[in-house]
Amino acid sequence: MSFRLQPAPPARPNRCQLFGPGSRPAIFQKMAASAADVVNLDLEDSVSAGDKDAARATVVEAIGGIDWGRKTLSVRINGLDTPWWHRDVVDLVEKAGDRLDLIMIPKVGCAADLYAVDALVTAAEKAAGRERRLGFEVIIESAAGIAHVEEIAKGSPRLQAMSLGAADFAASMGMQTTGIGGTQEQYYMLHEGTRHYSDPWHWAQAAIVAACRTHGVLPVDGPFGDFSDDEGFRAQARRSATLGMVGKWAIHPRQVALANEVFTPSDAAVAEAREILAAMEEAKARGEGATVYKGRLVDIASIKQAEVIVRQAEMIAQ
Ligand SMILES: CC(C)(COP(=O)(O)OP(=O)(O)OC[C@H]1O[C@@H](n2cnc3c(N)ncnc32)[C@H](O)[C@@H]1OP(=O)(O)O)[C@@H](O)C(=O)NCCC(=O)NCCSC(=O)C[C@H](O)C(=O)O
Ligand SMILES: [Mg+2]
Repeated sequence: MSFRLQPAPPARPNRCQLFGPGSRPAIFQKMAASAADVVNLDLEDSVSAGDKDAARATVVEAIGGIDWGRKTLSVRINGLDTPWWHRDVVDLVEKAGDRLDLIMIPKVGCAADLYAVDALVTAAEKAAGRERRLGFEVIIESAAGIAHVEEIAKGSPRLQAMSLGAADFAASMGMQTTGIGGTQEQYYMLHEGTRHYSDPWHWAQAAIVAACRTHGVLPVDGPFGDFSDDEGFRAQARRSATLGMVGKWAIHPRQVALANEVFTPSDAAVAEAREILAAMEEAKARGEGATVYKGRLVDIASIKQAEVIVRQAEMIAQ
């Protein structure tokens, strides 16, 4: 480990973030009753320009008016290039009450974007006498966002989570696709006449995970647009989990169980992790730093790997 220790991210489950348009209050109760760890009420791209003011008022009322249980409750505000975001922030801080946990800032392109929202939130919190400090989450969904991902990850002490927004990201990067996440037909290697599909989202996800892990932020995979494709969702989510992401968005309720399934360590994985820890305890008692478990090397690094899985399982069980 470097002299500078890796900070722990917020200790809360974030396996699934269920989104719903702020202009569609008929689904709010269903979102609250879902099995998602996080609910995101959206004021941004799922709300048309003419509905922005009404949606904001609806969301403000629903935050205090609905029993959201133990969920992390987040509202996605409009982007900093719009005329709506400052009113979103001020109304949420002044009128929504203390139940709101997070503000999600979309299309963040540099650390100064976070600085600007932090300054406004801080002033509004002081003016309103709000006792609970709001947290932030951001979406990396532009060329600038991914180019500046590390400075963004350390951009505000309020920052708790960072998601990859595949749709806007693809558009900003000029990618030739209208798909939101998942396999892209044209992205393959050809070997002896056979196509081997590759993952065009991989590099951005890996950059997000590294930035987040360096600065104690939760890395999250964003939307998978084709909500009729359960296996496609699972495959995307499994890649994200393997890379170190802690959860994934659901843009339809049927994706919630899929995300929870993938981002909850299986009983077998937890049992194996505990066995590795036990094997390493025995090795330590023998004065050894490495041993053999099921025919493979385990050593002190294996303890940290196993602890990741055990910690995830314990946090989810709480
Ligand atoms: C995608 C939808 C528009 C589909 O809605 P609908 O046509 O109503 O779906 P169904 O008829 O299949 O609904 C079945 C039942 O589930 C309820 N429902 C629907 N959606 C939700 C939801 N989000 N949460 C909870 N419950 C929901 C329906 O009411 C039905 O209930 P019942 O009648 O009792 O059986 C819709 O799902 C939707 O609006 N999804 C969210 C869209 C959204 O928020 N988009 C923004 C996030 S993605 C994004 O912004 C891209 C990103 O930024 C990037 O750049 O990548
Ligand atoms: Mg987007």
